[in-house]
Amino acid sequence: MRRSKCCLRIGTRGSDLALVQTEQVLQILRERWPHYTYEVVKIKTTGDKVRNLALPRIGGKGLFTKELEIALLEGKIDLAVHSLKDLPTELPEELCVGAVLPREHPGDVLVSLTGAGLEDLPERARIGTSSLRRQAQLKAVRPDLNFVSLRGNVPTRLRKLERGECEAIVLAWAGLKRLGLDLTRRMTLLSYKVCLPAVAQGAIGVEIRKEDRKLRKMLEALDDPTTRLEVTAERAFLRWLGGGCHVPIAALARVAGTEILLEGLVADPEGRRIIRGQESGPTAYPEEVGIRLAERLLQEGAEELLRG
Ligand SMILES: NCc1[nH]cc(CCC(=O)O)c1CC(=O)O
Repeated sequence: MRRSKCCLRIGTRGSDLALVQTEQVLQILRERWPHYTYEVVKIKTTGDKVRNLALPRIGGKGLFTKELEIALLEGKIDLAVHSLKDLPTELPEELCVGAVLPREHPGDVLVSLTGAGLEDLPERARIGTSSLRRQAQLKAVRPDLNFVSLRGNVPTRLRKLERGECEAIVLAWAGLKRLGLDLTRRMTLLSYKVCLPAVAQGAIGVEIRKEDRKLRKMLEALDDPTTRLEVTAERAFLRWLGGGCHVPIAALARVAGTEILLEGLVADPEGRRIIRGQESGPTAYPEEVGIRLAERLLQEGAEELLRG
């Protein structure tokens, strides 16, 4: 199916957060290329359809992105907007990340009805999250905590908290911010020492076909260089570890001048072992920094955690 000359079809999931993120991309495109028309195409992904199972049970990568990539490959859409943390580090050969938008604060927040921080939560409090990364790191600090699987989009998870299904939930700050949910009195930002973010958390990625040269050129204007460097190092780290969704992996890169600093960890889901380290290197070689840290952590015990 060929697109008409000046219409761009933008694929997105149908969740509130995905639509807000897509609107963010659209706003920039409309400002830069007002003579184009834009069509938003909502696409249901496996992760949207299978909502009653914890993600590791569904397994596989690209639960929230595969159908969007198929639509790109079939020419049904021209761009796919993703939360970059949901996009697998290995893309189909014909596709690429054409732009990453300026990153929101990548941290995780603890949301509770009382605003209690992690240290204030009652003994054996129930924490709602399906993320093994969040579970492992919080258990390392509070081994008494209980974790209840919490699927669904951000508003759904907040409703489960309000219904008393748990004492607190953990969400990405970026999702709350983009949805305009001001939970100031009910949330505490978790320090990176306590909870290192998911790879590329807080970043929005726009995926396109590599052959679409004109669109690749257009998207250069949307691409944020600092975010691009950070997520490139973080995604190289994750790719080199070969981690699936069954092993908690976290990483965060920061650019300081001409240096990129990367911190990363691999943990066991119970938080009893956390292999953690840092690497730095020139911003000219962000992938190498990610690979170097992955290699080091593998040798320091992460290999055992990953291969089970
Ligand atoms: N599939 C979950 C998902 N994917 C992206 C975000 C938050 C937005 C981001 O990280 O950019 C979330 C929700 C969460 O982790 O709280």
